[in-house]
Amino acid sequence: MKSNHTPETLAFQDGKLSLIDQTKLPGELTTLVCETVDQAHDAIYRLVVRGAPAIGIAAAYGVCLARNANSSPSRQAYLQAADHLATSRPTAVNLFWALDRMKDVIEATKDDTQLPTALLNEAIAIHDEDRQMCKAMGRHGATLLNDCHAVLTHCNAGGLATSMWGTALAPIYHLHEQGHSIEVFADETRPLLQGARLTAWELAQAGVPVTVLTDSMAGSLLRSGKIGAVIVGADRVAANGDAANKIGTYPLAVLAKYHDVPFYVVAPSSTFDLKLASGDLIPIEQRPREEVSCPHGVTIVPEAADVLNPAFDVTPAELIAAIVTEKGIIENPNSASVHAMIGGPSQPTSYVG
Ligand SMILES: CSC[C@H]1O[C@H](OP(=O)(O)O)[C@H](O)[C@@H]1O
Repeated sequence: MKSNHTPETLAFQDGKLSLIDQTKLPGELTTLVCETVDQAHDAIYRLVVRGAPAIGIAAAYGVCLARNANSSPSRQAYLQAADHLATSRPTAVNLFWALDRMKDVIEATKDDTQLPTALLNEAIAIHDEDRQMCKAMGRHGATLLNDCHAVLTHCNAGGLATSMWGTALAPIYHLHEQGHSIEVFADETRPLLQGARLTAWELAQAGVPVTVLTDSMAGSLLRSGKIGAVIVGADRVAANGDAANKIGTYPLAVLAKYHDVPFYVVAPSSTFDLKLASGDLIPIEQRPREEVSCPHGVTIVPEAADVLNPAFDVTPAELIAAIVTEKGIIENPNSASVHAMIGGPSQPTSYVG
């Protein structure tokens, strides 16, 4: 895929981490620069950078920022940086997968003076591997959509959620580049509107036809017969194929099943947590009340009312037609097919936040 399909979501240069500030899109394309571990932690928590793979890459570079506090930080300082970054958000396993890799490098690097270079090289490797994984998911996912001219997606699982190109949107970019006519219907995705603000923005930038709908419209759109497939990302996939993704994904899967529309999840192997037997064990982030009750500073819920704001829900494997990974496609995901594709001793430590 052409490199200009989506902007580089993040970059690390001269000891600083630069992030597209996704809280400002679509109105402003601005960059937020992090020079400290705390600033990186805050950027992940506030969703300046978000999306499971992008969070992992940002956290890996975030560990490297410990050097700005002390030109020769001890291994303990780097380990403390990794532990602090692990508290930023609990659901996307890529965060912990990336931090585990950074901790492994600290463990393996016996000479403290080599730590800054070894850690930066690992963060760069994580970043580069993600680019390749996104491209591979684009190729594999496109084979499922060859006869499809309209898909429905939820939240943002595009270039802004990864290094570039995305997970769920990577097949769309791949097909678009091949001249295949495909349009995307994007759920706005309340409460933080990643679909309206981010998915619509990046698809429009790439010249892919996109239509935003409110989340409540998805059922009638699926009933209309216009949608050939639902395709979404994931934040953590359990060993049996259950997938955690942005809140509102599970009801979309139920609707897709009812209307006999294939429901696809696209996720790299770095998003699988084989230590969790099922999606019931995936920690679901609970976010602040204000994101629902007072969007953009406008109070829409009376103080006396309580508010629910889980950031994710879990879609059971039996509602998922296939999980597209960089290694290939897991049809009808279950414990056996997931292990066959993803299994192997070097799996991320499971984190139940
Ligand atoms: C390619 S992972 C994208 C995934 O992450 C999003 O959550 P958030 O915006 O809160 O980081 C959403 O679940 C997307 O599907």
